[in-house]
Amino acid sequence: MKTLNIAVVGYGNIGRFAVDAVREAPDMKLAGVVRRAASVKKSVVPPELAGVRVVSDVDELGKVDAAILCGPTRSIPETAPQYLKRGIHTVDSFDIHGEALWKLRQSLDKAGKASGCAAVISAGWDPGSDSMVRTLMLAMAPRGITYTNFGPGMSMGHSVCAKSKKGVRDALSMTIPTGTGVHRRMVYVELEKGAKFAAVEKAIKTDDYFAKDDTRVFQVESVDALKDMGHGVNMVRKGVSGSTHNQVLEFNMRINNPALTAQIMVACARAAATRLRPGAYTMPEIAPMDLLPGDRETLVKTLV
Ligand SMILES: NC(=O)C1=CN([C@@H]2O[C@H](COP(=O)(O)OP(=O)(O)OC[C@H]3O[C@@H](n4cnc5c(N)ncnc54)[C@H](OP(=O)(O)O)[C@@H]3O)[C@@H](O)[C@H]2O)C=CC1
Ligand SMILES: N[C@@H](CCCC(=O)C(=O)O)C(=O)O
Repeated sequence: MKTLNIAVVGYGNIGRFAVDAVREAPDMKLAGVVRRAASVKKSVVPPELAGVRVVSDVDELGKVDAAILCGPTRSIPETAPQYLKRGIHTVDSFDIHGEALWKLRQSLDKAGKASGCAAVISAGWDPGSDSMVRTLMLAMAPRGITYTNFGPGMSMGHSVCAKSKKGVRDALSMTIPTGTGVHRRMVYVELEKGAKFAAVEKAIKTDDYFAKDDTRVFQVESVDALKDMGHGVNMVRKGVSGSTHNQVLEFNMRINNPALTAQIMVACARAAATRLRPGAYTMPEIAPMDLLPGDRETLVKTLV
């Protein structure tokens, strides 16, 4: 089995768990961690990164097969092409569904084909593995309705978005399921000195991440005191197979959000570096076995 050299880009919640998942993978080696220059400059290296190369430019790491991009979703359209043009396969967990996701796939498809690389986009659990489950459910019961009910739990994407607003020191966005795929967003913010709560509240509620949902924003003394990165999903489809009604399909999980997201990204890095032709892919476009290490014939004998 070839050993893949993997770079983890961005050392936040997902980045930390990506380092862990790469270290545990039988076919991967951690080439290093790429951080923003300001984060590299800070003299304190986290103890778990002792002996790991931490750089601000991926070129300093030598040969890298794939980069796991763990920065904020909104940084991905700008970051991913920089890796693809260097001949490095990419994986991101871009989580703005719909048109924005499709546009990212279009642009990275071009960039990947130009440099002979694969880019797996929106590889987390939603979008990501849930998208694969929704696809499978649709094949199993082509007519019907699927409800994706999240949580309750911490949405990393919504928390990152709230944290990016001017005057916010830290933020936690909890996703509360209210049934039939509808959610309430409970957002807890810790403010910088002098920041105006009303302005922060407006900036959050009008952002595309929140604008379509019932969003309630609360000022708190300490976000850390509230934080729990557990999350989960309940997906239900009730539909029709052939002309037979009442087929009920269900998928449930309760998870540590960044640990699962990172593990899925690592599996997609394997597919990008060993199986996929140049271009951009979302997870339902990838054969599930391409996510696994090991030889195809053995997997067919043992898994199918
Ligand atoms: N598809 C899915 O299912 C999921 C997707 N996600 C996505 O993962 C993204 C990352 O989440 P999470 O790890 O919690 O985020 P964090 O804020 O904890 O980490 C992001 C890291 O990216 C780096 N970074 C690069 N550019 C910026 C910037 N402009 N502002 C701030 N940080 C920057 C920083 O690392 P450094 O200082 O080392 O450079 C930072 O620590 C989310 O935006 C979310 O959309 C998350 C969970 C599930
Ligand atoms: N993209 C989410 C994971 C899926 C859950 C979700 O979309 C939500 O809680 O709103 C996240 O960033 O945590």
